[in-house]
Amino acid sequence: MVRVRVPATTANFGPGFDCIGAALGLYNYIEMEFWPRPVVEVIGEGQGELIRDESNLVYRAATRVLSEAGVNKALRIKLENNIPLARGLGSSAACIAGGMMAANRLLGGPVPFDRIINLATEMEGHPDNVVPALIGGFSISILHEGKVIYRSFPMPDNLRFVAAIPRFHLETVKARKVLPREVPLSDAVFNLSRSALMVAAFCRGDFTDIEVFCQDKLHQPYRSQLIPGMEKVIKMATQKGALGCFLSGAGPAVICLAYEKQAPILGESMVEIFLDEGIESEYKILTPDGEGTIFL
Ligand SMILES: Nc1ncnc2c1ncn2[C@@H]1O[C@H](COP(=O)(O)OP(=O)(O)OP(=O)(O)O)[C@@H](O)[C@H]1O
Ligand SMILES: N[C@@H](CCO)C(=O)O
Repeated sequence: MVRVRVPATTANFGPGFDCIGAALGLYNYIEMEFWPRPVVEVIGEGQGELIRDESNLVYRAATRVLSEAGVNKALRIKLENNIPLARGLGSSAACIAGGMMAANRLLGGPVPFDRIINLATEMEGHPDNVVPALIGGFSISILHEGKVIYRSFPMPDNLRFVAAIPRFHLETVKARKVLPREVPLSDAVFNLSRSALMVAAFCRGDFTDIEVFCQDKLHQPYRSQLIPGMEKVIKMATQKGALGCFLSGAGPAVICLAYEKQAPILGESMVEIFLDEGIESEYKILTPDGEGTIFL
């Protein structure tokens, strides 16, 4: 039997739409073994709600790796979920990364890691969650001529991600439908300049002006119609001393970057502002994850 731990992730990281992401210290656990018939058990997030047959996302990800290796066998999969579903914290990427890594280990590791990165990106549709879910850290990734090219580096231990997580689900598919097909050149320049400076900030560990580097014009303005309070939460967190603040992935969670001491007050304020807009939420203070998917 194989057991893996796979982290939550925050994609986009402000301006890095579909290419920047980071792994967070909030984990799902997946147990997997060959079994005479398909079995899926779920504990925690999604219990009583998630599909428990071969169409479960973890099962499908595992099957993708089995078929890559030419194996056709049934699995028993047990999921212990802590990552909330469809909130912008990479729950689907965790299923795909964890399911693929567990299946590959079960087979004795025939599929090379870079092939898994490609298969996972294909299944998720973009690399910005699956890459940090697999390798940890702060990562930049692109799909170039069918191959994922990525770089990842560690984040400072004292950095905290304060995530205000609304109670409602927002499926990524729905949150992508509101995005325009084309954007003004000035908005593209706005984002690419900030993305470049964001990467420089993490490379050098120098967060001066990072509040500015967290800004975005490619997805947040369009998605705000789906997330009441999002813009106010982002504005307030920045005014209250967060290092920077952005929509996490496709939302609805909003994340601010902070140091440990400020984190609880920022979390409480974010929850209050969401509530003023009629949105119930909870906050979690998350550490950076530097390991990605690991075997236990
Ligand atoms: N543990 C799980 N087991 C099976 N399926 C899951 C699990 N977690 C998430 N999913 C599937 O993934 C869907 C959520 O994926 P979606 O991409 O919409 O959001 P997300 O990954 O949580 O957020 P984001 O991509 O914005 O970070 C769920 O509706 C469910 O179908
Ligand atoms: N880059 C993706 C992340 C969510 O899966 C998006 O914003 O749609």
